[in-house]
Amino acid sequence: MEFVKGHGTENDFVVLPDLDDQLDLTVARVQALCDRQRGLGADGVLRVVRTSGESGGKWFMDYRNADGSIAEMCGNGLRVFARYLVDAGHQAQGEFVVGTRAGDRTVVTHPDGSVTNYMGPARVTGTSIAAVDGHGIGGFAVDVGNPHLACVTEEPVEDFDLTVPPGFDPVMFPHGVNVELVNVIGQDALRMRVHERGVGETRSCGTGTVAAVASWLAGQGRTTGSATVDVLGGQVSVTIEPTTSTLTGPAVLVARGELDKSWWDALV
Ligand SMILES: N[C@@H](CCC[C@H](N)C(=O)O)C(=O)O
Repeated sequence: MEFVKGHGTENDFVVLPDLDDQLDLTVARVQALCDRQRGLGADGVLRVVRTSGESGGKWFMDYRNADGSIAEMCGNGLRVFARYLVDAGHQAQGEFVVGTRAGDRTVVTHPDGSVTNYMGPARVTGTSIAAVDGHGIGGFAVDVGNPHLACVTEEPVEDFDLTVPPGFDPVMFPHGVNVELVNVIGQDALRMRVHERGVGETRSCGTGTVAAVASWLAGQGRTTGSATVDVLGGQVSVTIEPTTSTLTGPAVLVARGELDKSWWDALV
């Protein structure tokens, strides 16, 4: 069984081409693939499925977090997914549509290896408080297809311990939440760290960067704007409009190979 390893701003993924939707991708298999000692190591798995295209796209991105849980959407993963499709010859360079659990998303691959995702609306749904490292930090709840609590703070984001999962309001976020800590570092320039639901601290989160920019704008009473977001693994650019948002950043394919069949079969 073929795999490809890739990352977007060091948020890393195992890509599993499964064009005919045959794989039994159990929680145990996702956990083992993502384990950095007993597997390949990754923040998540992207299963590539070919679809009928009835709703526009020919592809479905089946995204799983490293703990085996299913998430609706993954922004960095979508760029890597698009790059894989072009690299494998399944899609021409340029614009195409990928289905996700959050709906269809248009992507545009660029010759320099970067990808622009049309991420849909970033909906600010309220305010809440994240308990991080003994601090209560206020932020905005932002729905980017998946749930975020993006908190702009004056405390340097480097100073927080994200090895412990942040606390959050389970009534507001009944299915868990991704928590972003955000500093303003210049004009239209943010820095972000993130604790991802189902993973832990990662070096980047694409949907999280969109939520961070939406939260920063909401704090100024704005619904439109653009910013760069520095993450531990690099930089992305985000534009927010009232009805849509875009995320542009790198997508890197690192390796390809074959999974050992007996290893895979022993996992249930
Ligand atoms: N890293 C992703 C987000 C992955 C899903 C997230 N952990 C969740 O459970 O919602 C991204 O780049 O957006």
